[in-house]
Amino acid sequence: MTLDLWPAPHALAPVEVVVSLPGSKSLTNRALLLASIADGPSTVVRALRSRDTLLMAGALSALGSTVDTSGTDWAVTPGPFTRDAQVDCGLAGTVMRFVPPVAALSSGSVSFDGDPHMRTRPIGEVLGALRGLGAVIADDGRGALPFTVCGTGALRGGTVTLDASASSQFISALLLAGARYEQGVDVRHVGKPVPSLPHIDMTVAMLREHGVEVDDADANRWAVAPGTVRAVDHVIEPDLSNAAPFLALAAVSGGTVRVRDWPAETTQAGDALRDILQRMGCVVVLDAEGLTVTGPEQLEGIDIDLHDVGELTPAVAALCAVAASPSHLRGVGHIRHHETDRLAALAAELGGLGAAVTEHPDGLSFAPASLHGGVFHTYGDHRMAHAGVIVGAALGADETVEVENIATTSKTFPDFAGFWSGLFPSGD
Ligand SMILES: O=C(O)C1=C[C@@H](OP(=O)(O)O)[C@@H](O)[C@H](O)C1
Ligand SMILES: C=C(OP(=O)(O)O)C(=O)O
Repeated sequence: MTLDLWPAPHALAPVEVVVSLPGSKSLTNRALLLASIADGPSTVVRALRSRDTLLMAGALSALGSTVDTSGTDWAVTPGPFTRDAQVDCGLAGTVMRFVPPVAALSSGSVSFDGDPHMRTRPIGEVLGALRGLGAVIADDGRGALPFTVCGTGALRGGTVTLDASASSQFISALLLAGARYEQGVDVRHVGKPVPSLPHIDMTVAMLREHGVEVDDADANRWAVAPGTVRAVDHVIEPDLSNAAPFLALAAVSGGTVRVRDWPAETTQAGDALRDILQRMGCVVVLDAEGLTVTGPEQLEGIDIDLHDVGELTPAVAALCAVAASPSHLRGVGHIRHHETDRLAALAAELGGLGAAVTEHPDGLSFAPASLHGGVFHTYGDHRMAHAGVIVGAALGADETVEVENIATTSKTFPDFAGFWSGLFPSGD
């Protein structure tokens, strides 16, 4: 089989750029979903146009909403949800987890499937919870895609207990639709700690913006009162997690990268990059101009628990691989269930470029090493591609990282390769 390889540009001099980044996947997909169960039409302003968000728009349209994705701002007119439908989840966790609880409100039968790897990503706890709330779901008992939500036009709702230690999206999914259930929803988590809690905070904050009453006063319990989801226009912030490779470019080149429109306050997990990069030796300034990161002469390693911000692991791991002192990334066993087993993939691919990386059950550790060029496989994972281009930028002119299937970045970023190449002086 011929591999589709893309030579990552080198940062042979400090990179000095100002960038405006596309919108947040997590905010866009929540906004679209809430708009489609709201009490009137609304607009998602500066929606992210990427594979995951177009899949979400497609899913909600299949259910019966009208989602106009032709412009920069996407207009959504809610339901009615009366038809049988097929939903393609692609590789989007937010589509596979967030849409079935809405499909349970439909009077049609809604079948779900996705990319081959999506059939291995966990969803069983959500299906079990929905059944506990009154839904009828047909599946083959594996707790995975494909399955069909056999809607009856309404759902009882009530109290449900599940184990969300594999993904915070299990909780967000039930909360997002919960106000439309007859009794609302009272979700309790039992098990190891829930990862990615900032994403649940994002869900709760957005529900409240829609006038939904949410009680999250106690740990591991979230209660959504039954009621109307008010139509609200959301303005989508830039995707702060996708800012990681761009800010990393400053870190590895000793240059300065500014991301415009970085929000002063946000629920996005990617905001943690400010602290992470500072701890690795960068100078980080957040002001009215945006977030400005200046890389150090020597990048330091970091010892950090990324449980809350697991999706930053690939980019941070790439930085650790080229850092001048040891690193330990902890608390991210759950990212083995992301677009690929990210711990195994990062250990294999960074190790293949010469990184002194050790894989642990819940993380990665690194010793300083001199890296070389080579093929960097991405396993259909946009953030693996980000890790590859970061190392590629850090290498000298005679060593090149060839990133396999760079187009996989389209999951959350339109034309990433073109945008990334444009940051380097022509000729590289
Ligand atoms: O709710 C969301 O928008 C997300 C939650 C997180 O998922 P996990 O809790 O599965 O890590 C995150 O990693 C993912 O990229 C987006
Ligand atoms: C885990 C991620 O995606 P998903 O929404 O598909 O879970 C991610 O984008 O890092």
